[in-house]
Amino acid sequence: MQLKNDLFLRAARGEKTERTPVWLMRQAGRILPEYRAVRASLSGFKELVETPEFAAEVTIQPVDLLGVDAAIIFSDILVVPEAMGLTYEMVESRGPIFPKTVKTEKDIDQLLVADPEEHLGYVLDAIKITKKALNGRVPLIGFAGAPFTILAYMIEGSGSKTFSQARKMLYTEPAMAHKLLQKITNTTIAYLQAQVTAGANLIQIFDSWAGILPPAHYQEFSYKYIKQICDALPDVPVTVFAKGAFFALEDFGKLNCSVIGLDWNMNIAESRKLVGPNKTLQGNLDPCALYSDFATIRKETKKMLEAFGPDRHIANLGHGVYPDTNPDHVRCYIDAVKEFSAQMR
Ligand SMILES: Cc1c2[nH]c(c1CCC(=O)O)Cc1[nH]c(c(CCC(=O)O)c1C)Cc1[nH]c(c(CCC(=O)O)c1C)Cc1[nH]c(c(C)c1CCC(=O)O)C2
Repeated sequence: MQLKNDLFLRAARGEKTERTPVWLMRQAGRILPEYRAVRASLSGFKELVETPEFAAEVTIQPVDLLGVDAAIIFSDILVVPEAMGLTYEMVESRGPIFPKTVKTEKDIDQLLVADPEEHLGYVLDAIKITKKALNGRVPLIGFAGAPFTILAYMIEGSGSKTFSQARKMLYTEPAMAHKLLQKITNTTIAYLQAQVTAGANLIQIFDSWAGILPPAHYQEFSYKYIKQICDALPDVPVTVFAKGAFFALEDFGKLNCSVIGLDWNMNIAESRKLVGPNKTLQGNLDPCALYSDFATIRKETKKMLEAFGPDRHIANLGHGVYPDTNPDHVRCYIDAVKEFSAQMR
């Protein structure tokens, strides 16, 4: 179907646009009262993720309520370890917990390379329902976690400041780590290809814990697998967002992908030099800037847009929007991107 608003896809491909497209990581979620209302009517986060009609509804809310230029399918990166055999629980105000973790080689052998239709059909159904309901208004982003970030949760069993158990494995059991990473990668490739078949217009890979690795480990245990994923998705634009991996930007410039996400620590001009001219950059306002008053949000937004320039940029935050952000401040950011970026042309 012909998209009515294809700014985001055109910018991803490096084409000129009338203004800079904008969306927010974690836009489908806790900042909107309308999301919390749907969530409160259900038993919890997992029921929402696993019920395609509800997942589609909250995916579309930010398009209607915030005016973003793309929707991102409501799901979680943790559905992949679950499909492979490690179920997760989402504990209110604590985050995810895995009752069973990976400790031995036998644990890895017992994990499945999941079949997307059989084990993740609810996400594919949510994508199909969302596409129909969006009716071409904006493109739909599919996503998965990068293999290293998924490994980190599988080993650690929860979030962590240091992920020291996961990092320890890279030193003490590197062959085991590679075996697990390859299994996660194989599952992720099949899953992302199925998302594209179901209707996702672009794929984003979230390497949320990239920044905890030393550069050499990043090359060996993360980049290598992200490269396999990019190479397996030749027909769709791919965004790689590796939080904290400033040391890998030059290598990201060589990936077979269209967009590189920047977090708010990354210097925009230096990142452009490292990545090179052939990728679109996405980001990177500090999510905390949205706690300030409207005048400050507008000023910071203008500064960010000027640093990126009008071409090959998709506006976003430097990480997911924080849950206690006032939606009116999010709208101020989105409107400011639209206004200033049109004037810059
Ligand atoms: C690391 C990570 C996870 N999940 C995700 C990442 C990568 C992005 C990032 O780095 O922020 C990705 C994710 N999680 C969610 C989305 C939905 C789409 C979107 O709006 O971007 C996406 C893209 C929904 C969610 N995933 C989660 C919520 C909040 C739970 C709720 O509504 O009760 C939502 C809306 C829960 C979740 N899920 C995860 C954690 C650590 C938590 C708890 C902390 C938190 O709330 O952020 C794992």
